[in-house]
Amino acid sequence: MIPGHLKTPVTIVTGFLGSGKTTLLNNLLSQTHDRTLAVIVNEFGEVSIDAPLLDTREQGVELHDVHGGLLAYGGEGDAFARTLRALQSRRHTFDHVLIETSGLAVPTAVMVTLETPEFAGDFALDATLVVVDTPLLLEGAFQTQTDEAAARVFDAQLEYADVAVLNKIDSLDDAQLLQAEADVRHRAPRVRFLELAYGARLDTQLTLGLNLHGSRRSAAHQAPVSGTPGDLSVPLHDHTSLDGHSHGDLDAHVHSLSTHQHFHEHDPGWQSFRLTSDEVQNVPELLRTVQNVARVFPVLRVKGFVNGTDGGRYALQAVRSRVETDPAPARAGAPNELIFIGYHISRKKVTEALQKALPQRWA
Ligand SMILES: Nc1nc2c(ncn2[C@@H]2O[C@H](COP(=O)(O)OP(=O)(O)OP(=O)(O)O)[C@@H](O)[C@H]2O)c(=O)[nH]1
Repeated sequence: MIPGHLKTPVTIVTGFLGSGKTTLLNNLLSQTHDRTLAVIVNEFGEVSIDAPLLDTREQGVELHDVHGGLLAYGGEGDAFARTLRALQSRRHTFDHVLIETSGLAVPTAVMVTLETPEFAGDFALDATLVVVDTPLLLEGAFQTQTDEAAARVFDAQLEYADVAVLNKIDSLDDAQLLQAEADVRHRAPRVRFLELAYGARLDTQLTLGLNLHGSRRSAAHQAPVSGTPGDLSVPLHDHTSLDGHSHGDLDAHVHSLSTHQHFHEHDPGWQSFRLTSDEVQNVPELLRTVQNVARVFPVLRVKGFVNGTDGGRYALQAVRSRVETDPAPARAGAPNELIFIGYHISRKKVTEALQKALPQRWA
């Protein structure tokens, strides 16, 4: 490294399928007019849905879509290293790199890549955030007894996070928030800060430039801030006593990082497939059908775009059986497409269920 050479900060945003990573990033991008950002998005599955969902019309945002697998060492991971290499050669053109990992990835692959001699002189991990679907956490959806595969991924993501972001908390009361905090603390004592995100909104001050892996702690986190629902985002407590999770701590992790390997990423039980239809859809009927599919089959996430009978195009999102649609930009000739993600899900059975419930053909 050249003396005085400033490293470009990198923030990793991780979190289980559907926890709100893309929504949180979109909200961040709308607030970051004072800096230019390079955003890298990685998805589990054959097709990228997150990239079109990210609003990159904001000035000063460039998007890089590393799709077709998970960020991992070697193999698929090369795509990430390639992207980072391309950014490295012109890193003076942006201020910060934001990486959204897939909902089934842990941040270790990215952390290790950043630590390699090729990148360590130019990029510095700023912080790793894990976005938590708080209602699902409180429902016990990440308990080993309830769903071992989901619990494994969830705990591995928490293990390497600096900041846990409790999301989807709009309708939760203080007792529930404290219960969620206690659960996260219990599972991940090394998490340094807990922040509350109302409607997937976090103040950039509490998100970017935290320098949790550098020599200096962020001023934003120096003083305790009491958490009052209604604030945009605040740490529930100041966790200075847990100061061990610094850059040095990553070093301490390294032996476990390399042995940890991304066991769940290679767990063939996690599967995804894409179904398409050429016909316009009765959107409410499709919503009900997707909801039933998610109740009957082990489908944890559905996302995609559909064309409604009213001529509109919609983004369809399901996290387990909670399904919603939002208007999406029109795209002439674009098909209806839905990505289904789950543990040991059967493409055949899901397709049959759609065929049975809907007059439109899905395949
Ligand atoms: N009620 C509520 N819904 C939210 C919140 N944040 C996200 N959502 C919804 O949750 C769904 C999933 O949000 P995304 O931001 O796409 O989640 P993600 O983590 O990027 O999903 P994957 O990349 O598939 O893992 C969408 O329907 C969002 O509108 C929130 O704070 N409150």
